[in-house]
Amino acid sequence: MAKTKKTTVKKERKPRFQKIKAFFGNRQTQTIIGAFIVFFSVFLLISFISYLFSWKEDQSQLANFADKKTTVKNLLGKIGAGLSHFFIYKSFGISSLYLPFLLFFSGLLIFLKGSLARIKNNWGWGILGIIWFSIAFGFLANKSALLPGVIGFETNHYLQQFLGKTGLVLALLFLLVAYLVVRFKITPEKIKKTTAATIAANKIDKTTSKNTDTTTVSEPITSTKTEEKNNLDLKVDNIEPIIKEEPFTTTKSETVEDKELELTLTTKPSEQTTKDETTEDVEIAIEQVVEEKHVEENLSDKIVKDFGEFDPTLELGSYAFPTLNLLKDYNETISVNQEELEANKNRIVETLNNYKIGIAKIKATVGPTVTLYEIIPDAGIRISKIKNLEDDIALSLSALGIRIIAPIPGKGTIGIEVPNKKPTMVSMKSVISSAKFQESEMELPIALGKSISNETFVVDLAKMPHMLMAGATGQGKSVGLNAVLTSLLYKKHPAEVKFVLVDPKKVELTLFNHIERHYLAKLPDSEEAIITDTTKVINTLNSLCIEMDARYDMLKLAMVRNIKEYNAKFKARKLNPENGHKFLPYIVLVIDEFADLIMTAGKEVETPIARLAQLARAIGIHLIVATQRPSVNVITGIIKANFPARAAFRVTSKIDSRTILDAPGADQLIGKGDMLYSGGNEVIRLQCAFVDTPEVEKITDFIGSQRAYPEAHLLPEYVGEEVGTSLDINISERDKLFRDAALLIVHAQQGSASLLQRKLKLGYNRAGRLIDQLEAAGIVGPFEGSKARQVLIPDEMALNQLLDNEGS
Ligand SMILES: Nc1ncnc2c1ncn2[C@@H]1O[C@H](COP(=O)(O)OP(=O)(O)OP(=O)(O)O)[C@@H](O)[C@H]1O
Repeated sequence: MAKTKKTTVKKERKPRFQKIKAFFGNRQTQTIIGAFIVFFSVFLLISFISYLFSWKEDQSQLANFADKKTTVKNLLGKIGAGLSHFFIYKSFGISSLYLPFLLFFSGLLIFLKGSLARIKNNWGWGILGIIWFSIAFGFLANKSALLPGVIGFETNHYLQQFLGKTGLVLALLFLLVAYLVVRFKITPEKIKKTTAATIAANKIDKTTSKNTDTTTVSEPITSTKTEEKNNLDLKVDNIEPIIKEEPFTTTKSETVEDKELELTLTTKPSEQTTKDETTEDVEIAIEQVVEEKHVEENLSDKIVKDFGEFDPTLELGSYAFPTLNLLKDYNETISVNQEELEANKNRIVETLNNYKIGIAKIKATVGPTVTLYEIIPDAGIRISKIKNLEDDIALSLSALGIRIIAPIPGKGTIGIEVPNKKPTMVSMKSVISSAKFQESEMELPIALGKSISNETFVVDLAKMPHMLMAGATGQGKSVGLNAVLTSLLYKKHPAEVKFVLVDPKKVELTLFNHIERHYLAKLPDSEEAIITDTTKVINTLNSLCIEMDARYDMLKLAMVRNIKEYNAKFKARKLNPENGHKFLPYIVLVIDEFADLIMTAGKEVETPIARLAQLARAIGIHLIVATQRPSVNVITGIIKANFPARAAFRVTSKIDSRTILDAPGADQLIGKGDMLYSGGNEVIRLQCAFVDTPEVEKITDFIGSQRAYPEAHLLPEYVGEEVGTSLDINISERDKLFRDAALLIVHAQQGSASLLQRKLKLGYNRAGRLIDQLEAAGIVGPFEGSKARQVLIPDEMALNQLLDNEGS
């Protein structure tokens, strides 16, 4: 109903031009015109052919065209003879024979609702071809009247006057070559391929050696089963021009589409036409509506069709990923030492038997550093009993690093991990080259190492979404961080990921300076991209918070929920860069020695890190925080809660292990990259991949030597407090009780918040703020974990002096 209303309104207002447009846009009109052209082309072809045989006789009759008495020999009568005479004799000669073909295919395309562009294209090229042949015949057969036609003959004559015979031949040949190159995209390489393919095809099928080009090409395609792929590819390339030349193949596919379209369109209009003869226009209007909708829906698709999807890597299009040979081979093949296995098994069985624990079955899996013995105890044995025997088993095996997993989740067995006497190193090369890593479809794949069953362990940092790494000094943390960064370098283009590196030790991550302009992000005003200074860390973290907020705004504007959807939409050109949209690279923030940072900057780093950890997952900022000391004042509850992925290298105490993993075990590792990884619930033992400093250097040199962006990726500017006063809280903003608190602290010579809480009867937060202000004023020293802060002012007099100086 609504539709008919709409159409009547349209009908009244339709101007003349629109009426004409609507008339030709009508499918019925188009079908009739198409059919007419097809039949007319056949008419023309027959008359042309007939004219070739009867032109001499008919020519004289044409002078008396209107005379009833005159007859012509042309099969299609006077009109046939007249048209043929006009096109063949007076115009382009025998080349005009191509005209009926052009008409036929155009008519067919209109009939089947093919694309207008194709028709235009065919005519453009067709007419050029006709003119060329007509001139060429004028040159080669200028004695014949029929071959070149008047236009060919005259043009040839005219051109010869200017270019001479040789010049004309050269010009014609040049035009021929240009035509072939532009129309059929024929290049010397293609010709080479074609000849190579033909030779290959001839070899394959000796019996059809005398066939035409097309058959030699099509035959081998059917016999693909036995032949090499390479040859085939060549052949497919090879027939490309042939396909283009014959519109049959293309029109076929279009007819299928058109038929589908027609089905949806014709159902309603056809009903209407039978009901009411005057509803022809309604039919037109409906078709217009459909067409408009079609255009609207596919606007971005159209841009994608014209320009392709947005490719963020295009700016560094020539960038080459690091090659595998930059990594070192450590010849790591796990050798199963049968004797060792047997001995360990016997000892386990013996020890358990001593405690009256019978074993039904035992199975060993040899990993790179440890062997897992899986035990199925006799029925009725309590698991806790075996777990309690951990130390006894360790003693009987006289080995460090025994870990008992009772039961192994999802297996119903009890696992005893026993270190191998000769551990095998897991090289970075072996994990990077593994199919699991290479073929992974993850957003930010990280090959951490190998599991106990010697499988490469690959995790997605984007899914983690943040990782906490802990381990005592010298246990493999820095190597672990390098393994993480190396994995990303091998998988991600510089346009897709950026690193923000914080290295208070100043030496661990220096090598990554080489790839500053490829992969690193930094603050606009900083010289070095790798951050070693506490104040800069604070500014960078706050800047990342600004970036996070800005990205959330962009996501909101784009009406998507996360960076993956956002980038997909941007690539599909559905987001306009003029509205501030841009491709968003992932940002990976790596902080080494987090404890050191917390010690020196306290809350100032904790707050932005907690914010980032809580919110940044959806917008592609991921944190990797490494620390030597996983104590509770470093890894606070809020940080821990937002870092579900934890990697623990060997730590010194059970408490540390609990802090990092919420489970014991990390204290029993054997070091050198032996680690436990917890992705949320299950704890997995891994051997971290080893990547040495020279290897990292080679990789960063390889990347660094390539063309780079003009500068490192710039983070938004953050105007923080200046160096030295970063902790400074404005004097005017100080608490009213600041002076009292300062006096109290100086008298007691003990910088603790709880003292202030007790003596001044304050809440925890206010006392904490006061301590921060006292620290900023230089009255107490920095936070020192569980110890009270050092008081830097010896007595009241010195305090008064300090505060008076401050005031002036
Ligand atoms: N995955 C590994 N495989 C084999 N050996 C390793 C592995 N990881 C570390 N090692 C060995 O341990 C040494 C110390 O490693 P690394 O420098 O990573 O320790 P760290 O925990 O970072 O120490 P620190 O905290 O003092 O920097 C390395 O030089 C190497 O010999």
